[in-house]
Amino acid sequence: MAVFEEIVDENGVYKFFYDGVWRKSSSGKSVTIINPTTRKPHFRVQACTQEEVNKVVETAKLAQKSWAKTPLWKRAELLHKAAAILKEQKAPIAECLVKEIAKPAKDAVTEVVRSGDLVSYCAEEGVRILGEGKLLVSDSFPGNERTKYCLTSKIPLGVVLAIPPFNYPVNLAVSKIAPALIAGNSIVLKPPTQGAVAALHMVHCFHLAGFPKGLISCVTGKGSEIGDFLTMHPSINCISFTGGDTGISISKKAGMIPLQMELGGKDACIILEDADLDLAAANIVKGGFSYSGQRCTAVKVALVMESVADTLVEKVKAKVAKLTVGAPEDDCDITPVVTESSANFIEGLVMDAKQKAATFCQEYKREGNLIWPLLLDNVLPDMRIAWEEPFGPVLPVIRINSVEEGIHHCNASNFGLQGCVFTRDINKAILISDAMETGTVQINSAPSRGPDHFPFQGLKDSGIGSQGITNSINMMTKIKSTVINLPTPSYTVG
Ligand SMILES: NC(=O)c1ccc[n+]([C@@H]2O[C@H](COP(=O)([O-])OP(=O)(O)OC[C@H]3O[C@@H](n4cnc5c(N)ncnc54)[C@H](O)[C@@H]3O)[C@@H](O)[C@H]2O)c1
Repeated sequence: MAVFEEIVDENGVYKFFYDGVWRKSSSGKSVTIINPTTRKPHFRVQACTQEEVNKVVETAKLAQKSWAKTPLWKRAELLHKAAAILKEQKAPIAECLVKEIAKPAKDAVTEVVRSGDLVSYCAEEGVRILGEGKLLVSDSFPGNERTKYCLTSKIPLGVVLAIPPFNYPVNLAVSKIAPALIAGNSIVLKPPTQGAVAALHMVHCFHLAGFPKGLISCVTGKGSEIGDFLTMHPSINCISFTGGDTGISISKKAGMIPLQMELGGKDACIILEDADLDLAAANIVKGGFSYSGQRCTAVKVALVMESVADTLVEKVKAKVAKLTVGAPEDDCDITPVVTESSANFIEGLVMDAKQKAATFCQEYKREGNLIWPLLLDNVLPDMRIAWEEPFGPVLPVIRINSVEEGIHHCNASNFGLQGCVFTRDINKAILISDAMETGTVQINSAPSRGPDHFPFQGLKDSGIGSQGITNSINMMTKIKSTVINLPTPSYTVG
């Protein structure tokens, strides 16, 4: 497409972006992106060098200084422009998502539109919350007269490094980029390999909106070559990361800078005896199998009261049988998982459950990266699938005999992202919500991130900090105080 002509070189390798220009890496090397459906090379991106990362970060540092002095309304105006272009270009970007990460065609379009909406909302929220500060007076603290007026405002951090995961490479990139920019920071984006080309298209939309040179950069390459170099770079002032355990090692290595970490989950769904079982079954299937289970907030274990387990399992089975399985281009419900190694990992969990005698509600079936949806009943705590995140279309059911047993399983996990409970008794639901050690509990609905302005956070190994538009903007700022000192208390006149 003509709009995106300049982002690709004459050999069909996608360029990286900094200082307002699309460039080829001096490495002369590229990283290949395999289409999960065909398992054949589909795209190539630049393998950037450490010297290039240095240049990118230093340019971002310079650009941030003048961006911080750009009026807030102008920053918002540019974000609104970028959001509009992103939505206009939803078709080519969605097409990349289909080819790179096998996202079903309709969901791919939804991701881009949702991203545009997020950017606009962020611009609006930014002008409100960054335009306000606080006034404190000294005489509220013992021993003080009213001689000091403290004005607090929010100032940017500097250069924000954004690292999104493969499953939402556009949405989870803009959820970092937009708050960073509205708050006056510059951005260095390191997209995931699978999803990099969609992310590069998205960055071009920001470029077309007219942001100043150097403010937004995007480097691509092997995590092993530039990952640590980027996350430990002394000129990076904040890291916003979404992904798996990599985030734990980044947190240990990063310097004294604010971190926003959105990591893995093992979201539990507790189903009580009085639950609306049709509602629960519909949510378990949607929550467990949308995008083939490759969602941080997928239902990853169902904890069902024994007395309703047979009925619920039958209802879930009936719905699983209706899921379509095939290519993302055909908008199937279940599409190939992102890589062959992912598929192998999922298969390992399935084989372990088989060996330990879980009940297979469907036959296990796999062709290449495509794994048919699988419900495993009578899963026991000694099975890996009871604890590990498959990130695939496999859902374990653990039968429980008390609410306490369900809460205990949920809280014994290293993860604490979200959880959900199905019951008609709101009092019980609140008690369970309080007892579950997770960042969010959904009552009578599957876990999910969003709407994007809701706070979203994980406890334990599921993350550091809280995101959601308002929280992300606040997280990407620092408080600055200016104190006006008066020679006499201000209430002595008159
Ligand atoms: N909590 C959330 O909001 C949330 C949302 C989506 C996905 N996730 C989690 O993400 C995981 C799946 O995504 P993934 O497979 O892309 O995760 P991942 O941890 O493998 O990769 C995430 C990102 O880190 C990059 N990376 C890899 N090594 C790096 C290094 N040494 N330094 C810097 N960056 C490096 C990758 O290229 C990618 O961009 C799952 O565990 C899922 O639960 C969490």
